[in-house]
Amino acid sequence: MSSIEVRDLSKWYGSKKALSDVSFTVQEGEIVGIIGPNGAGKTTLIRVLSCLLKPDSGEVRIFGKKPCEAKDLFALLPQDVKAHFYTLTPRDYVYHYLRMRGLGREEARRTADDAMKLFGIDYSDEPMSTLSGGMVRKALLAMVLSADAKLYFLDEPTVGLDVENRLKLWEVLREKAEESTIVLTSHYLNEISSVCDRVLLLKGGRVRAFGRPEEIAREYLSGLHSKIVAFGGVKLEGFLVKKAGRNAYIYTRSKAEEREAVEALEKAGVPFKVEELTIEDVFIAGGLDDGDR
Ligand SMILES: Nc1ncnc2c1ncn2[C@@H]1O[C@H](COP(=O)(O)OP(=O)(O)OP(=O)(O)O)[C@@H](O)[C@H]1O
Repeated sequence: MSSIEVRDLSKWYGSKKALSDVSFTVQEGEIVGIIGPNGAGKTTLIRVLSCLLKPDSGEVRIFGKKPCEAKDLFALLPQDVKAHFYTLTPRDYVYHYLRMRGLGREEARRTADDAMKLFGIDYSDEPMSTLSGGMVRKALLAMVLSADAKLYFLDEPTVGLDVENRLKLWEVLREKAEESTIVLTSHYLNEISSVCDRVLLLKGGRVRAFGRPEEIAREYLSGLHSKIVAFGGVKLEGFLVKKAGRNAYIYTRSKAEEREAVEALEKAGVPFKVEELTIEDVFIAGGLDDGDR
């Protein structure tokens, strides 16, 4: 059975259409990343899938049920989740969350201990009020992922996490996916691509692509050959150049153009590196700007 089935889903906020005829299916055991620019509809989609919002039209099924009838089967980390009970500790949070989900005292205690270990939370008995934003975020992630759910919705789980904790999370998610399905949103496109089996690309509330990240990159960037990262300022006429802070990305359309750019950079004495095109380049190089695709 598929974990999620969405058919022709549309959602309005007043006169603003946030989701437009969205259709897709997620299979059990998949990790699916929802990506897209700010305002694309990612959070709205997660909220509809997890019974926080009702669709205006279309069908949503979670393991064959309506989202609000499938609440026991999934666990949700909302984008704006906060630790409101400041005197409670990370261990308390996980414990009470699991109790609310129906676990007995002993099992909840044991599972909370395991979650503290799994996420390397060495501040498990300190009140939330004394923790940094990233430490709280990690504790809340540990809380949601400690649930014995068949499906996890994680809206921007990596916000506020340092690189070491992000990598740890990706590792935990890959393990979790052996017996559950995971749907998450993130703006770390290259990281999300390495952890997700498929990505759903939204823009303007519409599904622009759904597939393996490298396939999407290939489809959207078919007119491009490579990307050269120039570590320093450089003036190149006739190339597709995107500034990236102190660096610049030069997108070449052919091997010959790549050679030309490399020669120019060598001549100018600017260090550089030729890289493969990734899904991040779909956003940077403007592959999504073709309006009605
Ligand atoms: N409560 C709301 N009331 C009115 N409009 C809303 C509301 N929430 C979202 N929207 C609008 O719906 C659209 C989709 O918003 P959504 O939050 O789903 O995007 P997103 O892809 O999650 O964005 P981000 O990457 O910035 O988090 C946007 O145009 C937004 O302005």
